[in-house]
Amino acid sequence: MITFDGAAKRHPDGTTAVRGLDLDVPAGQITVLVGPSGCGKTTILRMVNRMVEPTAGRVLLDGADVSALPPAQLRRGIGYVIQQAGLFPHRRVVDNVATVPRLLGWDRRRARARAAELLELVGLEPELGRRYPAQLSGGQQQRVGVARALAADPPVLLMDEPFSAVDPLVRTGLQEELLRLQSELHKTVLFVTHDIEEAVRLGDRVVVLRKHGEIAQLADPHTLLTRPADDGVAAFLGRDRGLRGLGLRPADHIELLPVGHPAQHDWELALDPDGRPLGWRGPTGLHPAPSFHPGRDTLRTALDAAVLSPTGLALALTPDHRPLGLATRTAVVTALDAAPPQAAAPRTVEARAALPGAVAHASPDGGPHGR
Ligand SMILES: Nc1ncnc2c1ncn2[C@@H]1O[C@H](COP(=O)(O)OP(=O)(O)OP(=O)(O)O)[C@@H](O)[C@H]1O
Repeated sequence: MITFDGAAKRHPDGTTAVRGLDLDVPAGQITVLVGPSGCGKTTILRMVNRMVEPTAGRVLLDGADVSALPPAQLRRGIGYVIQQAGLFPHRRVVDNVATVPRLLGWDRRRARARAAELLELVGLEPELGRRYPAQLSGGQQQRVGVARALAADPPVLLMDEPFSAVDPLVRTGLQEELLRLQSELHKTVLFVTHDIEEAVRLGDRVVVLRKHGEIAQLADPHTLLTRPADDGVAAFLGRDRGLRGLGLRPADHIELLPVGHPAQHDWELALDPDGRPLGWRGPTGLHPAPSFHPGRDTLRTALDAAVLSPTGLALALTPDHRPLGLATRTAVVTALDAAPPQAAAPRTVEARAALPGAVAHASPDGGPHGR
């Protein structure tokens, strides 16, 4: 656990970067610091590895004051990932990743073997290890940055806007990858971003900061989106936070209508010989049937499917892509109240896979609902 105990930073020119932060960062979780530019996020992060020394208060790592540890020793237990990866341009990728193991005195062979293992862990082809950083895409470079930070298997990972220099699609992929890694590695992660979308996606807990590193709210993503502490936090979260909240809840507990229900009106669900949907057949021909997987997708995906469907009905599918039932838009939104608060959306690939496939809510009266 990382503890900020009244940690403050005042620069010699009189600028107060952080006024006095009290915060516990629990072990094994992702804690995200989010807030406007200049609110002190990077300063807070760097107080942990002593790249910034507090001018008042303390930072403790598992109860030990970091100021008592020699920086080099401290940093061996702390991975650090920054924007644009910060790789050494003249070293091959594999040697970039092997940097810390080499510093720890490992021989070249063992360090390279470890580097190869890590490149695989972050989803990079082994051949890329022979290239130089400039020969990789931005997203690949970020993966190398993560691999390098993980090389010595540090319990703590500091990540400072690590994905902000890549395009949105690559960024989503990297976020997924981080969640997958975290589900295996359970590091204590302190992650800085100015992007609230990224914060609610990645954080087990999100710390919304305002000027001088003051905490405006500390909450899990769902609570943050549904119950912002004040108007300032609500404004920072943006206008469509309700919709984004749908994106944090699993698409289960939706009351489904059976296929063939009168709500389909003149539309018929066309199936292939294997019983998999081909689309909605209506007066104007065959149209796509937007669908969702109850155990895998979020309520936002289900609502999107219902909005885009020519019938206004989202098609719920079993894990093997067979029709399970139909969800009206109202049923999707109603499920937001039905979903228990602890049933956060599946946040990792593994968690998704582990969830039962067809878990739509069955009504107690055995009515026309999915099973
Ligand atoms: N060396 C310095 N001397 C004076 N002021 C500084 C110094 N370094 C940072 N600051 C100020 O401290 C405040 C916090 O900076 P910090 O980099 O922690 O903010 P941030 O939230 O990470 O910002 P951003 O999102 O823009 O990266 C800012 O007002 C900044 O101008």
